[in-house]
Amino acid sequence: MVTATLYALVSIASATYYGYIVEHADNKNQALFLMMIVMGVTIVFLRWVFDMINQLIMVKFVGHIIYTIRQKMLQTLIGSSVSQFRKKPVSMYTSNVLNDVEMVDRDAIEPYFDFISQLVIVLISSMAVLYYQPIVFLVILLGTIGVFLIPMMMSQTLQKKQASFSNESANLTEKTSDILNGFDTIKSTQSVDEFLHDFNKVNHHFTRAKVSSGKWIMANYVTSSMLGMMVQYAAVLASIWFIMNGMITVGIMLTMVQTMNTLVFPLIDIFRLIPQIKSSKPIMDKIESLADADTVDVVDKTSPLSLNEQIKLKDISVTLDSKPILHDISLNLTAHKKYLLVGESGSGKSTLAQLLAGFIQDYQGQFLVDNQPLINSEDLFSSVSYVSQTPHLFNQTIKQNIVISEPFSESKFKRVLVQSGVNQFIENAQQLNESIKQNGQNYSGGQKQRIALARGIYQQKPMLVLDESLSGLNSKLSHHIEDQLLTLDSILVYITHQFDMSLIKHYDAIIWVENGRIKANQEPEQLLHNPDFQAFLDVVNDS
Ligand SMILES: Nc1ncnc2c1ncn2[C@@H]1O[C@H](COP(=O)(O)OP(=O)(O)OP(=O)(O)O)[C@@H](O)[C@H]1O
Repeated sequence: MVTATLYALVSIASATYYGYIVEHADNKNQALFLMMIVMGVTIVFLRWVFDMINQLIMVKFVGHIIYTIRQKMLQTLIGSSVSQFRKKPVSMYTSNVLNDVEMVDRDAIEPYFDFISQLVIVLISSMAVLYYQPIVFLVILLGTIGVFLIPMMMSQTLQKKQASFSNESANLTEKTSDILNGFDTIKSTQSVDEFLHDFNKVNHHFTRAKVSSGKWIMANYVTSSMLGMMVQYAAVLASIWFIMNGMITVGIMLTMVQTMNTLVFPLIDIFRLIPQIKSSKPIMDKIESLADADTVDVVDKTSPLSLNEQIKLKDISVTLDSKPILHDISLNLTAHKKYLLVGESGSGKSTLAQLLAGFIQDYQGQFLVDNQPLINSEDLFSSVSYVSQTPHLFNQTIKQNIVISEPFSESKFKRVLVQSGVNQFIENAQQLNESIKQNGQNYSGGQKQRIALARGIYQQKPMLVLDESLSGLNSKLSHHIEDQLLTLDSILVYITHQFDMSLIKHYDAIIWVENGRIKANQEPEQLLHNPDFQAFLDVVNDS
């Protein structure tokens, strides 16, 4: 505001200067002429300095605001509960953090700063015009109030257009990431045309929304310019009338016309900026709700659990998206013991694994940890390592992917590399410090699984839950790793479809799930004699 005020004052000085030189042009005074040159250069320089400072402050301020908004959004998103986060696709969040913030930057934050400095300039210039000729000021004021209403009427429509643009932009991000992630499938199924057609449809909707909102922004801008010009002409005509009636001099008129430039053009900007800023409201609200920890179900740093003895589930049922998945699950998992979790595809193993790992908040029944009721499912994160069926590798080094935020220990790290089988494909120590490409593109499926497994082991939590973590490995390698897993100190819950009959007896129990219920939970020796289980094994081994 200070620099905008200074800028306005220098602009008025510049206008006064014009009037002054016109008034004194025929004085033939050399000294006055030299002084005018010095004054002119000084005014131009000062105007440049204040304009520059004004713009620089704005750029820096806006940059800081955008940085903080994105920071807060990501903080809130990552901090949100699993169930809250899973309500929307990841690409939607990506679009919110990238596109919507960009849009708000362009259509609300920068314009807002612009608006403030233009308003300061308008106020100061108004005072100057008021000083020179109150009636001309009145003409400008009345004209301004009259024409102000028209752009304001556009703001409602602009809001709708901007909201639709934001939604289409999220759809476009989602579609693009979906198609690019499916690159291999699209190639191998030779379905480029179909997916391009799909993409074109979404792209078309996006472009239509963009053009439509752009049209309204332009209409708003052009109308504002026209209205501003009308006000200016009215004021100039009023000034001429005053000259014709001998009430002001030509010098004063020139000063006023110049001052009006610093009044009318900022006014045009204000006409344009108000509806533009208002139109961003729906997107700003969306961003605010994503960045505001109070409106999102944010999980504070969870309270660490002590899991020293056992996890006990009593009659637990889980329903996801209105579909009952697990029914009356009762289960004891005791410290250090090893469990094999088996069942047909779709029987509910992964859901049970996610429940045990703290990813499912909504369940009926009792969940006890060391005989204490579990209050917040996410408290389990401190005691359970979970390696999902489709683990994610970050765009970091293998070492960083394994250690994540745990303190680094060389001896532990080396041990984990052996236990997970990562050491078998690492050619030299340097490779561990090389960045892996996006989601491990430069590693095979089995290698990625082993890195994710190493991460799970390295976290060294009291319980390790593995969802088909060795499915991509040959039987010799998976035998070697499974053997290592059985020596770990933690509780192990291992989901698999591939049974290594030479190791199966080393498990303390096999938990057999069928249609979301526990069909059997017995020591391997016992269960292996069960004809139904033998039949199940035959089916699984044949498939
Ligand atoms: N978020 C969800 N919403 C609705 N249904 C779900 C959801 N997640 C899983 N399901 C359903 O729950 C059932 C069990 O799925 P789950 O992934 O637990 O099975 P699984 O035994 O691990 O299968 P697989 O061996 O094929 O991985 C399936 O019918 C699946 O469609």
